Amino acid sequence: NPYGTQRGRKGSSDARGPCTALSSASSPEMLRGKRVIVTGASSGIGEQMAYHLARMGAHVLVTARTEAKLQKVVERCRELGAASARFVSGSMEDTAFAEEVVKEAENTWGGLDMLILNHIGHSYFNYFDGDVDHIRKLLETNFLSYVAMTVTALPMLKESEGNIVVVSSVAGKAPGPFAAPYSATKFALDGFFSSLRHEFIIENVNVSITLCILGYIDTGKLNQETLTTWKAKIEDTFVN
Ligand SMILES: NC(=O)C1=CN([C@@H]2O[C@H](COP(=O)(O)OP(=O)(O)OC[C@H]3O[C@@H](n4cnc5c(N)ncnc54)[C@H](OP(=O)(O)O)[C@@H]3O)[C@@H](O)[C@H]2O)C=CC1
Ligand SMILES: C[C@H](CCC(=O)O)[C@H]1CC[C@H]2[C@@H]3C(=O)C[C@@H]4C[C@H](O)CC[C@]4(C)[C@H]3CC[C@]12C
Repeated sequence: NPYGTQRGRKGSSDARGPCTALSSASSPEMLRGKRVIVTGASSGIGEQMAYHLARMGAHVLVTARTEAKLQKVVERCRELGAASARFVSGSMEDTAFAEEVVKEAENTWGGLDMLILNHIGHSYFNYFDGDVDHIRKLLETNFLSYVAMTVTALPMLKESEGNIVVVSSVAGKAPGPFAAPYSATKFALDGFFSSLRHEFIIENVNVSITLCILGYIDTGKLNQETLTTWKAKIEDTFVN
């Protein structure tokens, strides 16, 4: 999994997946006591990142829509050794909620060291069906909420010389068929955050921005129907 990170000042670059990077990028001790928000943490990759952070003794604030799942994630984080663990539930379709999550971190911790943006809204993996409203809604969830959280968190991240981690996909670097809405939102992330990284370098802002480019990862929860449809489409079109 290619993984690039760069600080606002001329600094480090790296090549790893998000969980590997969290557990071995440097000493796990480096995350002890750090204050971290993880979005989309009720399942899949976000949930696992929360557990990695907990094992390393970080303070974690997890968010997603499903309160019952978040409660379990928080309990598990505490068992694994998190310095503290809490959740805020709500939908990232609404940028006001995105800002609320960051404010919760500010009110609780008085600062923030790492913002991990990972959530995605539901999409389909098939021929583009012409539904413009779906794209608008998906951009709100997968892109605009990431921007809103970054804007709200930036004063705290500048203060702590912290980190922004943006979870993206191969679909956000190399477009393929049957993923037009999803792919568009992931390309938007690259355009925005890679441009912002340049600005941080110019202005000596010491906040790193890491874009994680992931290939397919079976998280167990995967929407099999979605993946089966996508694979069948690829085979029908390019193999048969
Ligand atoms: N798994 C894979 O193969 C790959 C994943 N990725 C990327 O990794 C990241 C995580 O993916 P993965 O773990 O597979 O996905 P999951 O579907 O397992 O997790 C998505 C998370 O987002 C939350 N979520 C969904 N809709 C909303 C919403 N409207 N508002 C707030 N939260 C929401 C879900 O919780 P809830 O439903 O409770 O809200 C869940 O916690 C994504 O950015 C994805 O693009 C990239 C490439 C490959
Ligand atoms: C189906 C998953 C989202 C859950 C949902 O309910 O919508 C997708 C999340 C990540 C996707 C994969 C990905 O990002 C990498 C590939 C990109 C290609 O363009 C399409 C195939 C992918 C394996 C893609 C498949 C769907 C997801 C797993």
